[in-house]
Formats: sequence, C-alpha cells, structure tokens
Amino acid sequence: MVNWNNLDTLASFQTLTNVKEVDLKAAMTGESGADRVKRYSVPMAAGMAFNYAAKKVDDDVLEALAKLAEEAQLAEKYKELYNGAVINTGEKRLVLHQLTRGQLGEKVVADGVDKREFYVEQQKKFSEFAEKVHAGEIVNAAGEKFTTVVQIGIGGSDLGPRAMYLALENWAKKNDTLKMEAKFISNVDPDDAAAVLNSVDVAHSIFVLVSKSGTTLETLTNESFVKDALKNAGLDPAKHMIAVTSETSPLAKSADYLAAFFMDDYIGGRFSSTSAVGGAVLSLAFGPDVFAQFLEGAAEEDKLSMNENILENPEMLDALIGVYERNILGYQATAVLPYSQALSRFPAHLQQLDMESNGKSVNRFGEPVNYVTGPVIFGEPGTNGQHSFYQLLHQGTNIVPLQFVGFKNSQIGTDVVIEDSTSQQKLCANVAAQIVAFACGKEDENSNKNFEGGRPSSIIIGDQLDPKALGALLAHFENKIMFQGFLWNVNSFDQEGVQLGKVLAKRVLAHDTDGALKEYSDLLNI
Ligand SMILES: O=P(O)(O)OC[C@H]1O[C@H](O)[C@H](O)[C@@H](O)[C@@H]1O
Repeated sequence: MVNWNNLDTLASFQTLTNVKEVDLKAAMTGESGADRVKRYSVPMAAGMAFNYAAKKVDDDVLEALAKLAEEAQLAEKYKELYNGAVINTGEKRLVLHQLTRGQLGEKVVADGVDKREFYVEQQKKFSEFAEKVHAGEIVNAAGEKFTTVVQIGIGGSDLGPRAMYLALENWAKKNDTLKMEAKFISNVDPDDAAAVLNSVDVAHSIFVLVSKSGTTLETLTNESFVKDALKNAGLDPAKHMIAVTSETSPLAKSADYLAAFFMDDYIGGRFSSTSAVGGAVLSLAFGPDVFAQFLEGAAEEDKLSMNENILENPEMLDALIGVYERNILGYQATAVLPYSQALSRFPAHLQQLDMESNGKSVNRFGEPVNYVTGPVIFGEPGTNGQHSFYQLLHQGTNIVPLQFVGFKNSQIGTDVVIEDSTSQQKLCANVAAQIVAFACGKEDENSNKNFEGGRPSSIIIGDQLDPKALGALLAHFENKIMFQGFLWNVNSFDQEGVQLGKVLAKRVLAHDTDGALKEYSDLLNI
C-alpha cells in the first residue's frame, strides 16, 4: 500500500531540514576532496557513473536522504507505476514509457491488450519498414531509394527524437551506420518548414508526421506545408509520408500515409523517445539495430532505478539531492552542461522533460502545495557555455546546481595535438577544472576577482557517447524527474499549463478578442 503524502508532512523531511549543511569548499579541498571523488560515485548502465562528490552531501545528509526515500516510498511508487497503476491522476492514465524498453514487473494489460506486446509489435513494424526502405523495397514513385527522413512534430514529438538523432549522427557516420540523414520541422514559423524543405531533395525524402494527439496546430499546419511542397514538385504526398500517432487520434484513421505506427495515451509526449515517436525516425536514420542498443541502455538504467538502496540507484539519489537543494538549500535552477557537442540539444529536451513534468503548484489531488517544486532548467554544451553564462554561475548572487556530463573519448576520433594535449583532453580538462573551481573557489584580495566557491555540481562520466550510453542517459533523467515528482507529490505526467495559451491563440486567429489581447493582435498585424 503506498501513501501519497506531501513532502512537508514527512517526518524524514523535517529531520533533513535539521541536518548540518556541508561546507562544500572545505569538503572538496585537499585529501578530503580526493576521497570524496573516489567514494561518492554510483555505477550506471553502459559503464557510466554518476559522481556526486561535489554536491553538498556527506554521510549524514545521505543517511537522511535514504530515510526520506524510504518514507516517501520511492521504490514502491516506481513499482506501482511499472506494474500499471493510474499514476497520471490528472488524466486518469497509466504511465508506461518504461515498457517500450523492457518488462520491469508484472504483465500490464490495459484496454484488453498486453501493453508490452503492443509496444514490441510496433517496434517490429517500424523496424521492418525501415529495413525495407534501406533495402530499396519501399521506394519513391520513380522507383528510386529514399535518402532523407524529415520528422514533422513539436514538443515531445520533436525535442527528444531530435536530441537523440544529433547525439548519434556522427557516431553513426563513423561506424558506417548512417542510413539516412534526418531533418526536423517543428515551429509554426513558416521559415522553419521552408528552410528545411529548401535543404532537402523532396523527391527522395520520407516525411514522418508525429503527433500523439493528432490535433497539434503547429504540426498539422506543417503537414499541409509539406504536402503543398510535395504537390508542387509533382509528387504524391501519400507516397512520401508516414504517421506516428496514438490509436485514438484523428490521424490514426487517415489513409493518407504510406504507413502508420502507434503509441498510446499511456506514454507522455516528453517520455516518448523510446516509443515509435523516436523509434521510426531513429530506425530510418541509423537502422533498427542501433535503435535496439539505445533501448537496451535505457532498459538497464530502468532496472538500476528499481534499487531500494539510494547509493546503488543513481536516479533516486540524483532526485533526492535535487529536492534537498531545491527545498532546503533554496536553489531555484539547475544547469545541464554536457561536455559533448553531440548533446547540443539535450538540454533543450531536458527543459521540456523536467519543467513540463514538475512545473506544478498543486499536488496529485489538486490541492496547493506549500513548498517549491520543479527548478528552472537550462544549459548549453561545454566548453561553449564557459564563454557565455558561466560568469553568473561562478560569481552571481544565485547559486545554481550544475549537472555535468562528460565522456573520455570523442565520437569521430579525429583529433589534433596542440601544446602537448589533444582537443579531447582539453575538453575533459575543462570539465574537471570547472567542478573544482565551482566547489573550491579562489580567494583574492580584489573582491572582483574573488571566487566564493561552495557551488555544487555532479557529473555523469562515460567512455563514449554511443547508442547504449545515450539510452542510459535519457532514462536517467526520465527516472530522476519521476522520483522528484513522487517526492513533491505532484502528477509529473500531465501538462495543463500549456492549454491557456493555445485557447487564446485560437481566439486571436478567430478575431474574437478584446482588451489587451486585441491590442496585441493589432500590434502584431494579425
Ligand atoms: O505529439 P502532440 O500530441 O502533437 O503534442 C506535442 C506537444 O504539444 C503539447 O502542447 C504538449 O505541451 C507537449 O507535451 C506535447 O509533446
């Protein structure tokens, strides 16, 4: 029996407020720092590790966090979720994205269907489709092979798949498994679709229309935009488009597509990268085997998330430390800083994943909570960010916890030695330097040059960003966010906060406006 209680009603949370705050600067200086770096590390899937030495934790804080995990029943709640409980209370839905990559618990039957079987069946369908396209069995009207895949979708139907594609594009080129180049159209800004269409050979392109609901204005508009371009080029859109949607959506009934692959209402858009939403485009781009490795990495990480011992569960530990930082230390934001150019859009994906999930002010029963919930998430790859916003991170008045990600090896392997080090070594040297600089600071008589230190960070370290590591990385953040939602007692799986803007935009387009809305409409010439 699980109890869904607000964070501030838990005795272990009250205890945590009384645990002495760690002096990070002292803890990370000298031998004590070296010892922490060795000790405060949890193995992850794909040979990666979550290192939290530079977080404001010590054995006392960790003990208090373990009690909180226990009292908040985090492991039990995860179990409820993967065994098919109605965790998404707002929409009265199950939450099953983990089932797209493995069977963690009992068989989940919903609407009379074994859900694991359903997801596997869809995987088989899009894998076979991709193989036929690669083999030249599915071709364009002129009998020629398709060379490019263009995904049309927005939000969860864009950010995750796009970030994953970019993360593996160079790895796939290097490993000779880039089957098709992928492009993405998301914004309703006509310049987005026009620019992508100008950059591809439409006659040899397959367009993947992705919309879980099948009703998203931007995506339907861009579908028409693309169909128009295909018709103008003398092509039949039905021979160039496939759809990924939920079975209940209006798109599911249409015969306008070469093929259709399905997800369902039990997978939230932002959690859909491992479903057909990411699967179709990634299998077309890299081949089904690569997508399978990606799923394998995610499945292994999902299993680690089952661990009741927080010191062996990187997601639960990361979540607990995050809540400690947010609700007790009072930090408002979290920066995601991958030292990997391939992860250039990963922070953008995490913005949706985290902020759309936990940006809530009421608990899962609709009652206001008396504490802060999800942090503001932002980020950029390092070292680029260092030359941009790190000034505020080092010396600003806000302390922003940092989530670094780094890999020992590059993906392409081409490198140069300048002044006795490779570029990869320079990249890794920078992330090591930043962690210590943030934690330990540097005293200077000139206050302008003084670094206070005491600024916490963690790092996920891997050998190389390959499909398995990427799957594990994705699952890490998905599960961390899930555990934080459990701690805050919010429903992390709906997103009512995006509705109001959509309704008002419709009114503007229908010229049904007054007051400020009318004035803005006039200013923008609508
Ligand atoms: O996949 P779709 O149904 O087209 O939804 C696309 C996106 O739009 C919505 O506004 C939601 O905020 C997102 O969670 C969702 O991922």
